Amino acid sequence: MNPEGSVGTLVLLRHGQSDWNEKNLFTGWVDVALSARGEGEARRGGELLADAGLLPDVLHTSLLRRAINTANIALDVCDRHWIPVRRDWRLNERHYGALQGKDKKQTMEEYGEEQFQIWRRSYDTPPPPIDPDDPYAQTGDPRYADLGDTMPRTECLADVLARLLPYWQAAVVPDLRAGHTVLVAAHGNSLRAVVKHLDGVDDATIAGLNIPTGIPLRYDLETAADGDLRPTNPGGTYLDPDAAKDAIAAVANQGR
Ligand SMILES: O=C(O)[C@H](O)COP(=O)(O)O
Repeated sequence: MNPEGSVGTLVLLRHGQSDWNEKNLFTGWVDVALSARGEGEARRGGELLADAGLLPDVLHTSLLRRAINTANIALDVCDRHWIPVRRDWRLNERHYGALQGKDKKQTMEEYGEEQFQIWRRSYDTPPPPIDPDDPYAQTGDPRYADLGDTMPRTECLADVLARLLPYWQAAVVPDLRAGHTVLVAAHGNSLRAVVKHLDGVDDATIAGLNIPTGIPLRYDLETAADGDLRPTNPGGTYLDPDAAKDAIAAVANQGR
């Protein structure tokens, strides 16, 4: 526990490279595995946590195996495999709608760079919705049974923020206020939503913000005058800043 008045430390971890990141396919809610490189990135993430002495004592993940397995591997490496965990669909990747399963380069060639970037990075324009009969739709998936008709068929980043925030406030913030070191293992776009919220990034600027796979991003937090949690290190601190710089550029250039 931290001293009275201070709050815990947040560690954001995007899953390691997945099989579909490797193939350059839009993934969203499709539950693909980590690639061999992604498993290596997760191990390296665990080493970075251990080297920094940043040992999580609670874990939050999405319901997707690339985030779950990244956390398991990283926590095993830093000997924290035993900590309590909560998983929630609200931390899932952004639902990529009808783009799920499509090749990013081919999509850019077919629709042009402007439309491609609007679908990927605009704050409030979602891709076309997925057909419930599409092989990459999540129709009938038992993990989403409780959602019924409210299960997303596509999402923009604004939609992700709207569905993530209730979980954030109800589950993650109380762990931080209790002084814990909180690991959130999630996805490129769900973590962009977290960063937008924490750093107060405006709707235009968030389009240019990319999160690399497998590199822990540390946020030190305090309680602001309005009662909200606010980073004392705005933008957070990557535990391997050089690797993060290259990896961020690689994410930004996907499709080219
Ligand atoms: O869902 C996906 O395809 C990726 O995890 C994130 O992709 P993006 O960087 O193209 O949004």
